[in-house]
Amino acid sequence: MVETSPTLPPLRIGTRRSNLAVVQAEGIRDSLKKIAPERSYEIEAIRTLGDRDQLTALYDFGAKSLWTTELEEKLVSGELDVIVHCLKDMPTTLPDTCELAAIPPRDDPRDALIVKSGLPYTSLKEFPEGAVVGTSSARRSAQLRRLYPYLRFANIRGNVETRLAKLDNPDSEYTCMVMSAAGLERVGLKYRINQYLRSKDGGIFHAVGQGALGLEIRKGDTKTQELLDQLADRKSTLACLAERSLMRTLEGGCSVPIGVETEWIQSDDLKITALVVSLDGSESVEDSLESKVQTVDEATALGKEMAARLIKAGAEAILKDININRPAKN
Ligand SMILES: NCc1[nH]cc(CCC(=O)O)c1CC(=O)O
Repeated sequence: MVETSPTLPPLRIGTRRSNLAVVQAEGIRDSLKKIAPERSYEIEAIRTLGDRDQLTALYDFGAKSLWTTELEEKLVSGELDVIVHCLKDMPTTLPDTCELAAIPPRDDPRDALIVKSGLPYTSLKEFPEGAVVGTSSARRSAQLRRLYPYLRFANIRGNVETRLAKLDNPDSEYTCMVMSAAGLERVGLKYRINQYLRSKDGGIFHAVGQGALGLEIRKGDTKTQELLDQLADRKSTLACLAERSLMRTLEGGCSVPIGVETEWIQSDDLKITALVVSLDGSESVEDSLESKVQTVDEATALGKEMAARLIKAGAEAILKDININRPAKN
């Protein structure tokens, strides 16, 4: 006999409206369909402040939660049940009414170099003096200035496809741009990557949480939490929580120059390496730390300890200087 159970309402999945964001939300929906095929799913894609304002340099937005506020309002009011975010766009402190429910398996966290089509270069070190790097990320430009002081930098905003079109436009000033490898891969543009950048090659530390998704729910929504638990990846979660704890302790917003790398050494030892760099690249502190991480508390403690070490090495002066020079925005 077929048991009749009350039909659950569709699970409403919210996301930003860019192609990348929608692809990510569809990926989560497809994974959920496999886990809970009896449920139905709806995706609602919303234009956020960060999507609407393409002119303000990212850096000038300050600490404002560019990509999350409108979505969180709908989550709290019950219009949405879960938001699929790029974890790196999620502030490290969420509103009291919301919580980070799960981090699925992380994709490639590295930054990637893309050269303007038709130019002969394939890596950063080949660029001539004055070559223009398109990026709106202070973390990226500061780190590149440190290593390649003869390069120039120009803002480039918009979604992945828009930025690529701006780069390739023969009339644009850009020689290359830097974007996240995961973002490019998800929208089928992996073939445009000319060089993967990491601390040991290209000299770039990625952003906190880069390459991972964050699934946000209403606080206390245990039903949705239980469903999303099945998508969570333990190692990705612990590594990302350590990175976010570092960022929270240093009180950096999403665009201050804090770079990080985390790596699992053996099965339960997490190594974290992090860097804070001044906007012009002239000053930087870098350190690394390794410890056993099996719980969320241990991951959080590792991030905090990493921050404490960077502060001891002079990070506070660099960050303070950046905050003083940041234009006031509300
Ligand atoms: N700040 C923009 C942003 N936020 C998340 C991604 C891509 C996905 C990710 O890196 O996690 C991107 C694009 C980029 O940085 O190139």
